[in-house]
Amino acid sequence: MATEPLIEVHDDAATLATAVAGELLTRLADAQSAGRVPHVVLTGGSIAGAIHAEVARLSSGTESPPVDWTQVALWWGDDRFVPAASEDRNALQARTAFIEALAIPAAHVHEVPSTDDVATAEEAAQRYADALVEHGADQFEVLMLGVGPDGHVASLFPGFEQLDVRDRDVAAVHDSPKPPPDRVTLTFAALERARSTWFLVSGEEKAEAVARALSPATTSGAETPASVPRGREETTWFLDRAAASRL
Ligand SMILES: O=C(O)[C@H](O)[C@@H](O)[C@H](O)[C@H](O)COP(=O)(O)O
Repeated sequence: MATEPLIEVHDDAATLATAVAGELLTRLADAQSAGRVPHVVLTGGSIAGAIHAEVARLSSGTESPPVDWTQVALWWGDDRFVPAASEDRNALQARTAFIEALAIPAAHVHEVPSTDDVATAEEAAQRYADALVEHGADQFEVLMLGVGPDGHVASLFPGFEQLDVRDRDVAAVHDSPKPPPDRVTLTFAALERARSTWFLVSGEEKAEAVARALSPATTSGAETPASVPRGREETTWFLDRAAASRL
């Protein structure tokens, strides 16, 4: 059952990042207590970077619930189809920010194939779709999504053909309006398989997209892709004051 969005507003990007990181640790610990190996979908972008740094910081302290990082599987909602060592890679950003520090086993870190692995974004998409099946990622514990000023999530951009893909979990993207141009993204078919879907948004330049995505009058996912994904048990928009300023 798709859930109605909840909205949580924090003072600024820093307090937002701390709150989301803390909530993530709680969810992972809870899932593990319930006997699940949580599959988490990470996102790229600036607020994601701040959250990842907070995950590393809070995990090294004693106040957060203990998470067994050998029993967490990581995925990405999208990545850029560039060399694995490129600073444009969302996976590299997360690896440097927390994955290496927490020694998460490589076998549980499911990066989107890069140009080092395959020749085309289409092949990367196919391989990523196969990996989802192979590793039993039929339900995500937490799906995190950044939102662009145009209302995109993952690499699902307004008006792009990938928005209509329903028969595949992963799609290649070319000519992305946000550089770099070649990308690989989960489709709405995969993004609807999360228990908890979290939108992570900071900054005034996102305020209009946030308002559009949350407006009951918005019926077109083609114009505002962020209006579409809903968690099965929970959908939460984590905003800072600036991003919430048009609500
Ligand atoms: O790879 C990407 O570019 C992202 O996954 C993308 O969907 C991002 O999350 C938003 O564009 C928000 O990014 P910012 O937080 O940097 O604005």
